[in-house]
Amino acid sequence: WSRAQTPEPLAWNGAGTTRNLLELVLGRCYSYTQLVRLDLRSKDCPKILDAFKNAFISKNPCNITKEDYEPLLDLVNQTVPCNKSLFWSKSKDLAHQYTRVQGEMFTLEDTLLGYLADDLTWCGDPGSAELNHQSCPHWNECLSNPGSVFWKVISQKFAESACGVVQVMLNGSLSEPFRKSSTFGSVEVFNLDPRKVHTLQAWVMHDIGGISSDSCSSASINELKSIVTERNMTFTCQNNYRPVRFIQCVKNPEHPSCTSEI
Ligand SMILES: Nc1nc2c(c(=O)[nH]1)N1CN2[C@@H]2O[C@H](COP(=O)(O)OP(=O)(O)OC[C@H]3O[C@@H]1[C@H](O)[C@@H]3O)[C@@H](O)[C@H]2O
Repeated sequence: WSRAQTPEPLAWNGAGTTRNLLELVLGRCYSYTQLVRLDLRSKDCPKILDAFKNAFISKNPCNITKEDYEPLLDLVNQTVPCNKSLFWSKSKDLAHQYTRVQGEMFTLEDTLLGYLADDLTWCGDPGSAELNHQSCPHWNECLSNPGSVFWKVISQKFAESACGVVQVMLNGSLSEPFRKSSTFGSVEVFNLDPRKVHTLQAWVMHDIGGISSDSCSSASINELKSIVTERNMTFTCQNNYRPVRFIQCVKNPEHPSCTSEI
């Protein structure tokens, strides 16, 4: 077969579009704007759903661009209060457990766009107005797939709009709590605006019962420190930030590190 004759791949390696995707996104939009963050209650959810759909429907799911999502971002355009942004890397569950209890801080999922899309999968097909429920490109097939581009675009916007003191939760139980290849390390830390953000506070959390080392002085964290200071922001680091430690200990109340040191 010549390339021109090779049929479009009928199947991708990744999971297909989440069932009832559009109903889920619309329902989450109403929940968020009417129950969770009343300051966004004027947002037009059917319009937001349309802008979300038009970003990828009938388009090649390996050729999605940032511009495809611009109409959606312009429609939502949410800002987070200063000193209230929480970034994370390899610590998604703990970060969300913390913001659910703490209430005032925002991870990306605590903003409307992150809330709409968390844990969902979506893609379309060129020449069809349908969602592809059979399969979608896995990120190792192509990086310009609808989900990867979405998270990269909104992660960048989330970082650009941060101000004051921002926090990042990192996983001290990994050999490299900070990796430049992560979304935090490649997109977010480089899109913080030093004219608005004066300090990045890192919380390096170790699993309860895991080896508790001084990750703040590790090479990996020092790499993050040099990036932050080179960008004219102050870097601080805490191992096992106490309020988050309390949350980890809820599940391990009898563990020695949950009875004495905290
Ligand atoms: N459901 C969410 N997914 C993602 C968020 C996010 O906030 N919610 N992301 C990225 N992201 C997707 O998660 C993995 C990497 O995670 P993982 O390897 O654990 O960590 P990353 O630093 O790559 O990404 C987390 C960082 O970027 C935003 C969020 O505001 C955090 O500060 C990869 O597929 C990203 O596209």
